[in-house]
Amino acid sequence: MELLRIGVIGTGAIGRDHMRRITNNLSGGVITAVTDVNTEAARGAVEALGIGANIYPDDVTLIGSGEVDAVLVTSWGPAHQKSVLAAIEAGLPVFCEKPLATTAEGCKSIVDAEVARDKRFVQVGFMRRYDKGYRQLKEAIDGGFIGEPLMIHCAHRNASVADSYTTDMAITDTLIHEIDVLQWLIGDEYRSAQVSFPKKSRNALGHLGDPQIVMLETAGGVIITAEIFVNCKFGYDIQCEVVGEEGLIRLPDVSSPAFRKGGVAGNALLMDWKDRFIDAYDVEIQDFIDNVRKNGMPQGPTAWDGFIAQVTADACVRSQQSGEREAIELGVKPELYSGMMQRQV
Ligand SMILES: NC(=O)c1ccc[n+]([C@@H]2O[C@H](COP(=O)([O-])OP(=O)(O)OC[C@H]3O[C@@H](n4cnc5c(N)ncnc54)[C@H](O)[C@@H]3O)[C@@H](O)[C@H]2O)c1
Ligand SMILES: O[C@H]1[C@H](O)[C@@H](O)[C@H](O)[C@@H](O)[C@H]1O
Repeated sequence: MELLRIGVIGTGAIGRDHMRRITNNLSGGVITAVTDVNTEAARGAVEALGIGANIYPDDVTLIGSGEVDAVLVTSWGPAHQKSVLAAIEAGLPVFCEKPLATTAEGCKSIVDAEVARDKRFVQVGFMRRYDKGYRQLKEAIDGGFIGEPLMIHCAHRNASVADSYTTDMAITDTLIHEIDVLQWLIGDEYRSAQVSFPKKSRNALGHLGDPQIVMLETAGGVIITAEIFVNCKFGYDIQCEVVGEEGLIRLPDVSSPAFRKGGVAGNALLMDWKDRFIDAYDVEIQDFIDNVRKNGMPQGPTAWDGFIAQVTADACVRSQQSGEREAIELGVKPELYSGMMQRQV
């Protein structure tokens, strides 16, 4: 196949980042079309890269232009569902950043659209499955290295967040990555969620509950505790430790040179999420391009995974308000997605 012609819907932070990697780092794809509700942002993104992509007034026109073989949806979360459904309707493979949609019903409508066509079109941007460290954990767990997993302790810390960040976003924007990657890691399904609020940090704005502790329980009885702390100040810090019957295994920290200076010995920490998973983003987008070119459809995290994440996030947000343990019910997994846990990354 010729180069995969890609249209980008949403040219903000991550949209531009993916455009840069497709143009400069990856192979097999070319950006031929872009759109953004802010036309200047779209123009700026194209000019900054010096590429010849055409700028379209909206997602539907871009999708119907005949200039694209696949679509990247990197707009704001609330706009994802409409663009993804339009791409499926047009028969185009689509990579969609998280969240797939901002409601479980929205995610389900995308699942239903794929099931109706009996074909996968969608890959959701859960890039941690492509991270080397998480893959090493999965390989060890699948190989029985720590025996049956019993507990997982993790932390997702951001140095700071924008003023617009709200308490529910700790779940829908931040924990969503753990929600996806942990069920993939241990091959289990969530059954319940409960959220608690420890003493509030003085560094969090008045409206924001920060930090938070989330407890997730799986069908197999594994208990997961996740600390979400988005004003931790000291850096961007992702921790994950899986405790099994025979041992435990921990996600490696990103390596950085050890230093000794001014009476201190240490290692510098990353401050920005963009740097922490930079290699994983490269691998996930390359995987999307390669599978679409080879098989006409993606193989990465599915629309059903996007649905699982949203249903689980909804239960966590309910628990933020009720303080209670909230049930997670997914219903029956459609045949289209069965057996994918083993095949996909
Ligand atoms: N996988 C990850 O680690 C990761 C990291 C960052 C962001 N994200 C996700 O990516 C998405 C974008 O995040 P961001 O940080 O780039 O946000 P951003 O605000 O920087 O960019 C969003 C862009 O989308 C545009 N937009 C909004 N509605 C649109 C529409 N209907 N059509 C076309 N363009 C539209 C905006 O004008 C803006 O330029 C979010 O859903 C976010 O959760 C994922
Ligand atoms: O959109 C970002 C991104 O998903 C990061 O990976 C996460 O750490 C941030 O909390 C979130 O705001």
